[in-house]
Order: sequence, then structure tokens, then C-alpha cells
Amino acid sequence: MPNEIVVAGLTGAGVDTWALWIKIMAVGATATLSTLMLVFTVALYRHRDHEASVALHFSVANLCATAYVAGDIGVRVCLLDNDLRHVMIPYRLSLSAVVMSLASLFALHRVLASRVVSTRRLAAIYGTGAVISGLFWVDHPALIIASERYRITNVGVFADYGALAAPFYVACLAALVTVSVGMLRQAFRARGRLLWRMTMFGFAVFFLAGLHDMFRELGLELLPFSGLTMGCAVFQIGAFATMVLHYSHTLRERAHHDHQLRRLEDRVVRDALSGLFNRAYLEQRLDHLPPAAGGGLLFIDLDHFKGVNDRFGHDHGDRLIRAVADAIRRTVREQDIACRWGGDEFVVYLADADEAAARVVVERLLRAFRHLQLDSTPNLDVGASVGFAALRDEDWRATLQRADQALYQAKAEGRNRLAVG
Ligand SMILES: Nc1nc2c(ncn2[C@@H]2O[C@H](COP(=O)(O)OP(=O)(O)OP(=O)(O)O)[C@@H](O)[C@H]2O)c(=O)[nH]1
Repeated sequence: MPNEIVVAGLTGAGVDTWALWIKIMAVGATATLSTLMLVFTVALYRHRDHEASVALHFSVANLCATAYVAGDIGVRVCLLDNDLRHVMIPYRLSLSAVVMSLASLFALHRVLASRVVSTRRLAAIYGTGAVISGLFWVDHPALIIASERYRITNVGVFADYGALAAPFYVACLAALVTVSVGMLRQAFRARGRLLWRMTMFGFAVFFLAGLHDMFRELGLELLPFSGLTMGCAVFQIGAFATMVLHYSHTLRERAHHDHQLRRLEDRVVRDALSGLFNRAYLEQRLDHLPPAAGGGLLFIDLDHFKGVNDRFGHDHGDRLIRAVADAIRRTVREQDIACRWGGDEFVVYLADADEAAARVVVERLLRAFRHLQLDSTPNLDVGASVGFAALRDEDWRATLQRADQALYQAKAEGRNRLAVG
């Protein structure tokens, strides 16, 4: 009677129901982790990260481990459901998943050992795994699983093995030993790196669990439960942590790299003393203005700046230039482009501004210059002469020339004022 066999086979239906629920929750969690790891892998590929292929084989190994646990659950559900006719389906799925997991670990080991592994070689590894997995599904006494027959003992379901079972298990053991020894060597070389330590921990637990379950299948029961499910869980947690650590490390490196790049770009387009854009940058922006662009150019020249240098020294003059630049930056809008043209001269491109708007801006600028503070000396009373010219249907250089002429007119009219060209 199948029913009696099942009840006799399971050590208390209640306890096993709990175990089943825990396994179902575990498979949910590991499936989520595996999916997240795949997302990480895709992100690494998109960033052309050199570790992307490592992450890919890791992810596949973890998906297979999840499939293994899911198959194990299927076997138990069949038993609890008394559906003994279908019990071999999840059983075979489990075994296939373990073999595919081994194949991906092998691929991972190869990739870690030499970085560049040919696609053909990787295909051969996964292909061999797929062929062996396929053999589980064929009923033949010469193959790994002899037939649809199985035994139920007090620890679980065991298929009847065919002639290929013994060499198959020896080959699996050899593959596991090769992978683990190779990985442990790599971990030793990468000493001190938390990443690989965690990976190794996951592998070691996975390996020991696999060994334990193999002995169990052969009738030598060391622990009264299957170790592989637990091994898979530990392996996946370790692998997930590895991926997160690896990815955060990659992101940190990238952020640092981007920061350096921005600083370099800044150096190219900015004036070192004032922090405003430099002349070359403004020229390049003006060269690329659309033909119908409005606005105009302000040419600003500080009044009697030579006297400041002469009386207080060059350093003081430099600080004054910086303070003036800050005032300009604070006064103009985001879409305007302010640059230090050279010496004590500044040019500002005022986007979409006519003469009236320019007058308002210049008024604000001259007021800000008057109230500049340096070394806690309030109201330095800095003056500047400004020329403005609106952009017309002409080369911007002609507009700048008009602004320059207006500036000289402002100087001639008594300084600290605006003149329009
Ligand atoms: N501190 C400092 N001074 C500079 C710098 N570049 C140019 N200068 C000085 O700025 C002064 C510019 O003076 P001018 O604009 O020709 O004359 P000014 O004294 O401002 O007189 P007006 O423009 O006629 O009102 C010169 O003395 C330059 O040596 C700089 O980077 N730092």
C-alpha cells in the first residue's frame, strides 16, 4: 500500500510538513537571490565589467541549485500527496539540476583560472552536463537510473541505479574535487580578500554536503538528513554576498573614475584662478550657437585693478579676481556662460537677454562688486566698466568687438558704468 509506505517512510507527517514549508520558503528566497544575481550579471555585462563572465557562471550555478531544491520539494510533495506515479519527475529534475550546477561550477573554475576561455570550450562543458542530465530521463538498465522503480527508505526516495551510476558518481566526485581544489588554490593566491573567502566557504559547504549525500545514497548515513539542500542555501548566500561585494566594489571604482574624469574635464574648460569657464570654452560654445540665437555679450573690465596689485600685492589681486568671479557666478543665470577672458577682463554670454535685461544684470553686478568683502574687509568698493552688444545676424566676434568698443566708451565716460554698443 503506497499510503502505508509513505507514512512509514516519513518520520512523522507533522514534522515533515514543517520541513517542507521551510524548504518551500527557502526555494522562494534562493530563487529571488538567483534572479537578483542574474540582474547584477546583466548590469556587469552592460558596464563591460571584466568580471561579468565570472558572475554569469556563478548565477547559472545558483539557478541550478535553486532548481535542485525545487525538485527536492517536488519529491516530498509527491510523497505527502501519495502521488507516487509522478515522483520520478521532480527526482530526475533534481539530479539534472545538480549536474548542470556542477557544469557551471566547472565553467566558473575555468574562467577564473584563465580569464579568456573560448566559447567552444564553455559550450563543451555545458553540453556534456546537458547530455548527462538527459541520460537521467531515459529508462534503460545500462544508464544511470535503471527504470521508473525506486525505493522509499526512512530518509527519502532513492531510484534504482543502472550500470552507469557508479562511474557517473565517480566522475561527479572527480569534477567536484577538481573544481574545489582549483578554487581553493585561487582563494589562497587572492589571500585576504573577503570576496574569495566567502566564495570558498560556499564551495566547501557545497562540496561537503554533496559528499555527504553521495555516501547517503550509497547507504552510509552520517547525518539523518540530506545535506545538499543546506549546502545549496549556504553556497547561494555566500555567492550572493560575493556578487554584492563585487558589484559595490565595481561601483565604487567607477564613481572614483567618473570623479577623476569630471575633474580632468573641468580643468580643460575652466580658468584655474577664478573657477569660471575659460576663454577657449566660451569661444567654442559661441561657435556652436544656433543661427537664430538671441541674447548678447557683456564685456567687463575692472577699474584701476593695476592699482590694487601695486598697493596690496599680486596675491591680494588674485583673491579679488576670485571674489569678482564668485559675484558674477552668483548673479548670472544657469543658461548664461560666464568666462574669464584674461587678466581683469570677463565676458558673459547672456542668453535671451535684450538691452533692458542687460541693464538689470549689470546694475546687480556693479552693486555686488561694490559690496565685495575680502579678508573680512567689508565694502571694497570695486568698480567695473561694462560694454554690452546684442547678438545680431553676424559673427559673434563682431558682436564682441562692439561690446569691447562700448566698454572703452564706458571707461571714457568716467568708469563704473554700462555702455551699449
Ligand atoms: N593679481 C593679478 N593681476 C593680474 C592678473 N592678470 C593680469 N593682472 C594685472 O591686471 C592689471 C590689468 O590692468 P589694466 O586693466 O590694464 O588697467 P587697470 O588698472 O584695471 O585700469 P583700467 O582698466 O583702465 O581701469 C595689470 O596690472 C596686470 O598685471 C592676474 O591673474 N592676477
